[in-house]
This record gives sequence, structure tokens and C-alpha cells, in this order.
Amino acid sequence: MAETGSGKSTQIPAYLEEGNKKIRSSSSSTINSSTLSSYARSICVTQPRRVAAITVATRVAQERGCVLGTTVGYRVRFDDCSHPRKTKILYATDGMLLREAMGDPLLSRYGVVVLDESHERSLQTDILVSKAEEWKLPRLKVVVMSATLQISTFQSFFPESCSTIQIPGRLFPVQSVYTTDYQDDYIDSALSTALQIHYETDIEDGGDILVFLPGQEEIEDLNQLLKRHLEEDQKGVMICVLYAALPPEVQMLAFAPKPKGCSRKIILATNIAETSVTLDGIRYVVDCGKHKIRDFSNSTGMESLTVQDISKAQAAQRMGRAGRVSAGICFRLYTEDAFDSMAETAVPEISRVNLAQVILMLKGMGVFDPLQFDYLTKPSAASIRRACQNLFALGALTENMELSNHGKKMARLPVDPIYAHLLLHSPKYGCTHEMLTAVAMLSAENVLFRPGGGGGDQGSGSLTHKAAQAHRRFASWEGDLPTLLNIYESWRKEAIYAPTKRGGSKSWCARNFVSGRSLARAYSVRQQLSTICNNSLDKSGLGMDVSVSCGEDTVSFLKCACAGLFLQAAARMPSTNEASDGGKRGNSGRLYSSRGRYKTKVGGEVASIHPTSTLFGRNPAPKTLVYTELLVTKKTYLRGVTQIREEWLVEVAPDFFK
Ligand SMILES: Nc1ncnc2c1ncn2[C@@H]1O[C@H](COP(=O)(O)OP(=O)(O)OP(=O)(O)O)[C@@H](O)[C@H]1O
Repeated sequence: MAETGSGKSTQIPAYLEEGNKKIRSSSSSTINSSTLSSYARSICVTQPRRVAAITVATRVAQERGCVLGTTVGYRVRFDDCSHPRKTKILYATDGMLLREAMGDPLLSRYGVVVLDESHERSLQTDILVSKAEEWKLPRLKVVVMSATLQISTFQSFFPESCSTIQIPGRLFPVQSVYTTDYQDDYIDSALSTALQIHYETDIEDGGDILVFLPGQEEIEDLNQLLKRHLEEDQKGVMICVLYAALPPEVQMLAFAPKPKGCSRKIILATNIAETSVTLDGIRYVVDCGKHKIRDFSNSTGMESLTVQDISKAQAAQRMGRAGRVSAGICFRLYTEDAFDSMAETAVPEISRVNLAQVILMLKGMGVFDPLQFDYLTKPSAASIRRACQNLFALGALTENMELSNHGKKMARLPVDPIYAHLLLHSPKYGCTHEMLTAVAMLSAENVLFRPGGGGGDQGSGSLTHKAAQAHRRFASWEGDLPTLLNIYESWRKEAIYAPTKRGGSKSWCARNFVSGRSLARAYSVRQQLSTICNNSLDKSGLGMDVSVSCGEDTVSFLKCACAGLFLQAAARMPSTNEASDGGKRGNSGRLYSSRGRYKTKVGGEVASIHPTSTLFGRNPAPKTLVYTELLVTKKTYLRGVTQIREEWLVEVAPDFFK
């Protein structure tokens, strides 16, 4: 444990590698050969976020004077910049290392695994810590690092083998200031604070500003407000945005050196800039004290994103983004009392998410009973059971709770279990080509561009109105999945393969209010998923013919989507007792029939449905069943909505109606 900015992420792995090198080259007479071989293995450093893995690897490669991807590399989902033999220090997202552990449970490639930013208690880091006991210590050394760690949690988990080192001190001081009163509009407070810093400090002296906000919408709102207020004074100021849904190239703009003529950067970021990253030049941090987190409700089976107060540990991390290259100030948009009443650390992610993907991974790593697994913090038995039920419904687990062949294949696809299931089932419906596109588009996020974040002026001449009109062209009343297909196929046909006279992809995207970057990302994700599904090149794929297409026959594609989504929804239906209030549960996201109710195998009569489309608002259709994947009270983050036609149900899910 050592202060933010003291050199944990960049220096410790480098010291470890230097040490390994010395031991390798010194006389090995005192070290037996098996111990020696562990020093020849590489070092893997995990980060909870891809931005951190990429930027820290880039920095360390620079410091060591090597080309990124050689001695120092990184591996994040859908982007591998490492060399199987040459890379000695690998920065990876924790999810990537977990995936590797499925193929090689003892992680035999590594001599040291460094689990960085463990205070975040991300799902994947937690599972990795829990698995660490099996990694044949001391053959594999494990370093758990953070500036804000609850050491006692980890010490009691490794009572025998854990020693702790606490290194005090930091290079530059950071002063924190609080508001005197409660701020009920943190966007407004962030705006005035950023403007005040900008006008009252010397711009020529540099001093960039980093503002933490909960999510993309708040960031885009503040971006517009800042531009409006700065107007003429915007000369020499560059506003950058940084959130997870942005394509990596755009995220990297926040890290790039200031262009000529720019004296100050104002970076608006979510908590993806909260840990590990160094944004060169940041002197002022503005912290709104909120973040957006995933929450899972066991009773509805729904995941949601909600805005909540951050913890003290997170406040310290945010403050630590200043004071890395010079002294700094952290403006906290909350009172000192509010800070005192914050929780010490965040609730571990494992206690608040849908565990299906984790259970699939644990099973893939050979854990027989996820209920008995030794978790760092054990999730509730109910959520483990529900995740197993979900996987069982998708055919990933057998009745004996073993991973089926289908489940093994699902575990190899780096997407949500439901999407892996849809992909693997697509050959049966002859729609693999379409399903690859749909799943890739779902991974790309924010494909449709809505000027002003959907709010603001809605008049017929407004940009918002024009965007809505342009988007209507792609809309399919059958749901979001076919709509996403329409967008991708139109882009391919009209902008890529047959660019019109009015320009190529860029102008097509602008005319249609579609994000070209998201489409490019979908294209790249699609390529990578195709490679895993295919086996034509090296026989390591899943043996599917990825060119199989249903063409104009969209019904086959819809049936495939319905079959998977329906099974998943069925697994989430309440038991008889839970369902006693029938269809009166409002927008809880369960299934119901507009005609009547089905007796289900899982028991109970079910329940309510919310005919919603994420992309185009409500679209109720008579005599249809609609399944909503995710529904959040104020803001809606749905991952895929498809209408289920009643007449297909018996065909696509025959067992369900037996
Ligand atoms: N990209 C960069 N540009 C300039 N300086 C950098 C960069 N990355 C790191 N540094 C310098 O190296 C120092 C150590 O960074 P490092 O990321 O290793 O700290 P850390 O202890 O891991 O911090 P944290 O707990 O916030 O992750 C920083 O304080 C900064 O001075």
C-alpha cells in the first residue's frame, strides 16, 4: 500500500522484472531449477479498466525505451498488443487474466501476478484474489496493490502467506477544499468551479483541470455548457471527454499532449480516470462526489445503473489524479460533513451484479460448486443460485451442475452469456452472419448520435428533431436487434462498399446521426468474434460457418433471438409465491402475455412486461410478448430488446411449454 502517484503501477513491475533478470543472470547454484524457472516467467499486472492498462503500459514502455508490444505490452478485450515470448511485463485487464486462467488454471506463463487497484473490488479482481490460493504459491508470487486498500480484508483471507508493506510519502502535495453548503445541482457547481479556476489562474502557466462526473450524459451536458460559457475565451482551451462508451482512439485524446496553441485542457471524465491513470498536466481536480454503478435486483432479475455517492477511498483516488507532476488542488463539490459520512470503501461489485458470467468462468476454471467457492467476499446464496438457474436455462449447465459442451463453448466467447448463447445457436436458425453483427453492435454501444443528449429543443427544425427523423429510417418495430442490423447493413452498403457521391463513411454517418466510431468498433469486434467462432484458419475456433446468412428472411433471425431471450427471461420468472401479485408489478421487466397467462415450468403465473424499445421509445404491439433486458427508472440502458411473437413460442422453446 502506497500513496497515489508514488509509482506502484509503473515502477513495482519494473523493479520486479529487474530483480528477476539479476537472479536469472547470477549464479544459480543456490537456487534450484524449478524456482529459477519462475524468474524466467513474465509478470502480469492487472488493471480493472482498459484505459489504465493501455496508458500505463505505454508509459512503462516509454520509460524502458522499448516498443510497446515487445518487452512491455498490454492485453485488453478485443485488443492484444503483446508478444507471446518477448513480453516480460504484461498489463492486462483483470477480465483478460481471468479468461486466461480458464485455459491455464495455474497461470503457468507467469512468475508474478500483480493485482493493482484491488481496493476497487471489481468482480474480476475479487475472483482472481480468491483463486490466488490455488496458484501453487510460492511458484507464483502474488502482489496486491492499492493506495486505499482495506488491508485487513486481504490479510485475513491469506492468514499464512501474506506480508504487507506500507510506503508513506508522495512527490507533490495536494490540497483539498470542500464546499460550505450542500450542492443540489452538481453539474452547475462543476461548471462554475471549472470556470472560476479557468479565469482566476494563469492559463499560460498551464494547469489542466480534471472534472469527475457520474456518466456520459452529465459529461456531454457540461461539455455543452462549458463551450457556451467560454465562447470567445475558448481560444487556447481544449475540452476533452473521457467515458467508457467512447472508442479507444477518442479516449486517448485526453492523454495526448496539448496541440500547438492550446494552453489548457479541461477533461471531463467518469470514474474510468479515477485510478491508475496519469493525465499529464492535471493540477486541478473537481470531484462531484457521485458515480454511476451497476446494481442487480435478485427479485426482478434486472441490472441497472444508478447514481450514488462515492466512498472515501474513491475520493482519495480522485484527489490523487492531481499532484503527480506538480502540486495540486482538489475541489470537492460536497461539504466536509458529507465527506465524513461517506463509506470507507465501495461495496464489492460481486455483491451487486448478475453473476452469470462469473459463474460461467468459475465453472470453466474447474470450480465444481460455486456455492462452496472461497470468495474474498461471498455473494448471497440467492444470487449464486439465480445465476446458475440462468445458465441452466441457457443450456450452459447440466442438471448435475456441470458445464455442458455448450457451456464450454459459451465460456470461450468474451461476451455476456446470453449473447454467447445466441451466437452459438445461430447455425440452427441459419443466421450466424446476422447474429455476429447484432452482438458486435450491442458491444459497440451508443451507435445512434442524439445531439444534446436527447433533451433540449425538440422543435421541428432542431437538430434533435432532424436526428430523430434520420434514425426513424432504420427503425424496426420488431425491436432493437433488427434495428441495429439495419444500421450496420445500411452503413456497409451505402457508405463502405458503395460510397455515394456525397462522401464516404464520415459524411454518411453525419447525415444519418450515427457514430462512425461506434460502427468501426462494431466492425472490429465482429471480426474478432468471427475468428473465435470460425475454425478455418488454425482449427482453434468453435467450428462454425460464419458466412451462413438468413438474408431477407428476418423471421429466422428474430426466432433465434427470441429463443435465447425467452429462455433467459423464463429463468428469471418468480416462483409461485413471488408471482402471487400476477401482472401488477409495473415495469419490473418480467414477461406477460397480452392475451392471457402461461403456466410455466418454473412455477407461477407470470407477471408484468414493459413494452419498451431503447432506441425508439415505447412501441407496444398488440398480441406480442416483449422482453426487456434492462430497465432503469430514470435513465434507460437496455442491452437488447426483441419482441417475441406468441405463435413462435412453442416452436422456439418447446420444453418450456411441456
Ligand atoms: N504518462 C505519464 N506522464 C507523466 N508522468 C507519469 C506518467 N505516468 C506516470 N507518471 C509519473 O510516475 C508517477 C507514478 O505513477 P504510477 O502510475 O506508477 O503511480 P501509482 O502509485 O500507481 O498511482 P495510483 O495509485 O494513482 O495508481 C506519477 O506520479 C507521475 O509522476
